[in-house]
Amino acid sequence: MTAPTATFGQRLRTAMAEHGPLCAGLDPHQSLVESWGLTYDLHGLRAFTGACVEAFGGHVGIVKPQSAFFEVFGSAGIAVLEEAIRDLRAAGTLVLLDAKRGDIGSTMSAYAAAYLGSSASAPADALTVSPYLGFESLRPALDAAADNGRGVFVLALTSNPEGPSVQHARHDGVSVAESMVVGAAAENAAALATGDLGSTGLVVGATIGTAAHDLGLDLAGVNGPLLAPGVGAQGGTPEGLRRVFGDALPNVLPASSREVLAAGPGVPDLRAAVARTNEDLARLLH
Ligand SMILES: O=C(O)c1cc(=O)[nH]c(=O)n1[C@@H]1O[C@H](COP(=O)(O)O)[C@@H](O)[C@H]1O
Repeated sequence: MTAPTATFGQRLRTAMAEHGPLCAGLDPHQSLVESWGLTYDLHGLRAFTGACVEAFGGHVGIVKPQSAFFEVFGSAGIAVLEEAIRDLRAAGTLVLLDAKRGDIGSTMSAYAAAYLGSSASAPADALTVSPYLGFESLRPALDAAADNGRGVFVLALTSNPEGPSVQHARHDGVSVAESMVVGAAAENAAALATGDLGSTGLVVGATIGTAAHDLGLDLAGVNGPLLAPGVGAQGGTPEGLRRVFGDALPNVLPASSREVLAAGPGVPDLRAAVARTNEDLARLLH
């Protein structure tokens, strides 16, 4: 498979300008699948995913399928995920696979090959990665992404209530979250020099209030995309994003899964939910 000619950061910037910043989550929760009148089995998973692909493909800048909801169904579920990744990308929509991979170097190399490598079976445009074995343990994923025009999103300040106990902890006076900010900024330095958005993003929850500010983090200085999950179902609001991100707002990808998906099963209703959210976000940004 040939690597895209533009970097992930460049392609994401273009997609955000064309469609708006919303990252639509593709999370086939049992309760959502059933609320669409589908059975929670492989047949229901296929129908749910197919409707999302039809609704979002070509209409949303970037879609984030959550791997766990497909893994639940074993290899047949993963085949549904791989088909969705291929179909969304064929429709011109970027795909951020949310699998939060993180391991020691040699194993991380295999994950990097599986999801970001030149021979990956259904490569996404970007992958969420977990840095809690140390930022540098992600090196194989960072390098594979750079070599193949793809991106990674490193967990920094997550939306769950347990996150701060690890992410706010300090070592030699530097918070764990700040070490992710510094690491990502270093990866994106070359893009900064050419005026491009970098391809190493961070995950910073829409629900964290003033934590980034309180920790003294320079999120704008990362020069990379900032995925902000938690809009909608977890209580994050477009207005609240300004408080969380300040001057880094133009690089933010607000992510919403359950709230957007609750508009289904109709494809026009899903598209309308996406358009509404993007309009709210556009008002916030201007
Ligand atoms: O990496 C993520 O996407 C993520 C990070 C985080 O800090 N919090 C978080 O909720 N997520 C993901 O965002 C999705 C939840 O979206 P909602 O249904 O909109 O709450 C799930 O796929 C989570 O795994």
